Amino acid sequence: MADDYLVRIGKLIRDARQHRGWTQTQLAEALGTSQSAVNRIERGNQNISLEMIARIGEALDSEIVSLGYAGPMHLRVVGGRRLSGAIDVKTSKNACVALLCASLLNSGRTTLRRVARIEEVYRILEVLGSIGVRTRWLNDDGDLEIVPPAELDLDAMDMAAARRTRSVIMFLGPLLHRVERFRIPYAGGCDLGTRTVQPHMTALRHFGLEVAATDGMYHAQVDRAAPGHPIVLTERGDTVTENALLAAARHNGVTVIRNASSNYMVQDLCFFLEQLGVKVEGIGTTTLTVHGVAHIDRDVDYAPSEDPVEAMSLLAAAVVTESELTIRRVPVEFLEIELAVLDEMGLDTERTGEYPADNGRTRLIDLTVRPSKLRAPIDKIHPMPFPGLNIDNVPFFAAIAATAQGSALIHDWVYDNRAIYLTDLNRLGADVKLLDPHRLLVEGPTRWRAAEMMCPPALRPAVVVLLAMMAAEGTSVLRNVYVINRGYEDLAERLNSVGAQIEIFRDI
Ligand SMILES: CC(=O)N[C@H]1[C@@H](OP(=O)(O)OP(=O)(O)OC[C@H]2O[C@@H](n3ccc(=O)[nH]c3=O)[C@H](O)[C@@H]2O)O[C@H](CO)[C@@H](O)[C@@H]1O
Ligand SMILES: C=C(OP(=O)(O)O)C(=O)O
Repeated sequence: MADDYLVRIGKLIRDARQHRGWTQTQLAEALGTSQSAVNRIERGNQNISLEMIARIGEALDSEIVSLGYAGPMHLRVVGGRRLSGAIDVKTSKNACVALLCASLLNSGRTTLRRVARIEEVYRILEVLGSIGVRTRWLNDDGDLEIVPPAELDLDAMDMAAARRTRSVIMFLGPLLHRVERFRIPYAGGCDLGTRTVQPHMTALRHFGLEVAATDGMYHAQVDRAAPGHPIVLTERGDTVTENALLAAARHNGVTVIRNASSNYMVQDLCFFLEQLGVKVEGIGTTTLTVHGVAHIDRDVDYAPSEDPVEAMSLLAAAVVTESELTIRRVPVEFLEIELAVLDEMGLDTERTGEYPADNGRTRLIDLTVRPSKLRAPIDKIHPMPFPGLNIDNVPFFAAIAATAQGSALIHDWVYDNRAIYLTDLNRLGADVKLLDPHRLLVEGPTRWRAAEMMCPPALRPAVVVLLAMMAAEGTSVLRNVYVINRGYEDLAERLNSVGAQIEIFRDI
């Protein structure tokens, strides 16, 4: 954990230095130290005293950390700038959190490559750390080592961290093989309205898990059992499929899971389970047959694949800013419907041939997006479980439709409370009408205008607002962007690297 804090403090120092417009050498001179020491500090590779933090704060005229309270992060966006060049897609939040939970299946050392450094991952690392799992960043590339203890200290669980993420629900599957009683807090995450956990309970009951929900906690009790017949999931959800897989992985026998999600994070989890020695048949389909093993004790090394939702976000950034941008490492299989719809809307794109991701399985391409005259899609935009249009990609179509000629209907049937946040685009000049809690009518094209606003409390709508700000001439401010940092690593800096002008600031 100490390493984690050093990295975060290092990033704050780097942000403050860049904001001041200083080089590392200039900061080093002001501190009477070397450029290489500043470099190490900014990368989180050097222990740093409180006195040094105070001196850096003084030199940069910016309080780097305020003890006991880290002020929220905000973005100041100078919009109307074209993007250009190329940008890489990072690994996915959703696979990384599933794999972190899956590491609890293994008594050996798990190494995950190029893990996204995002708040959602940090929360799960905090929870893992609190129950005795040793985690360590190996380098600046995001390679992460996870070593579990012989016994987990579940009573010591960091409930505050656990409560901030929904992903902690995926502790249920692995933990039911390790202990007979435990508790985890109600699942958190984005404020998207009610999100059921019932399908998880129904699926895991086959393994003997009973859960009572009281006082904000799930109290789990395990009387281990073998699923006598195929488990039919009541929803084709991603995390519920993962939970069933995690439980099946250490059930010494064959488990059949029907109505399984075959989405990208589920596939990454299946590939990882195979490395743990668990055979999974039917990967990429809705019936998974898992040949579990009672004990897993292996040193494994796995590289999760790139995030299709981040790829979609970057693509949308290029569209709304009318830019030519190359997005590298796009997991194309998980973006096919989106690309087909955009093709129909008139988007000019060019794709390279396919090449494998580091997991050796997922197919990637580089995608160049060019400025295009878009027309609204004839049919409604609506998500479906994979291989449909990705549920998390729907909000990006609101921003894209706002740049197109004509009116587009967006039907976000999945979440009770997400479509409404997209009406925030109206404050930036869009014409978005909420027809009912799930349907939006977007009239384009839009002449975007700058605005100052709070970040919507939902990841994808928040990024959509940021993209619209990038398109709007003038200076916009987006306040309290924790929710964006939950799912995107260094988004502002990375967009700046292709021509955006986004400044990070905090009130301390
Ligand atoms: C950590 C992680 O991986 N999170 C993803 C995962 O969350 P997760 O798998 O937790 O998603 P939920 O279980 O909350 O499902 C999302 C919503 O879809 C509804 N639903 C889902 C499937 C279905 O067949 N019928 C149905 O109605 C659910 O009731 C819920 O309202 O999947 C969501 C949907 O892809 C994504 O937005 C999240 O980014
Ligand atoms: C809704 C999302 O994630 P989570 O399941 O982490 O809330 C998302 O990634 O858009």
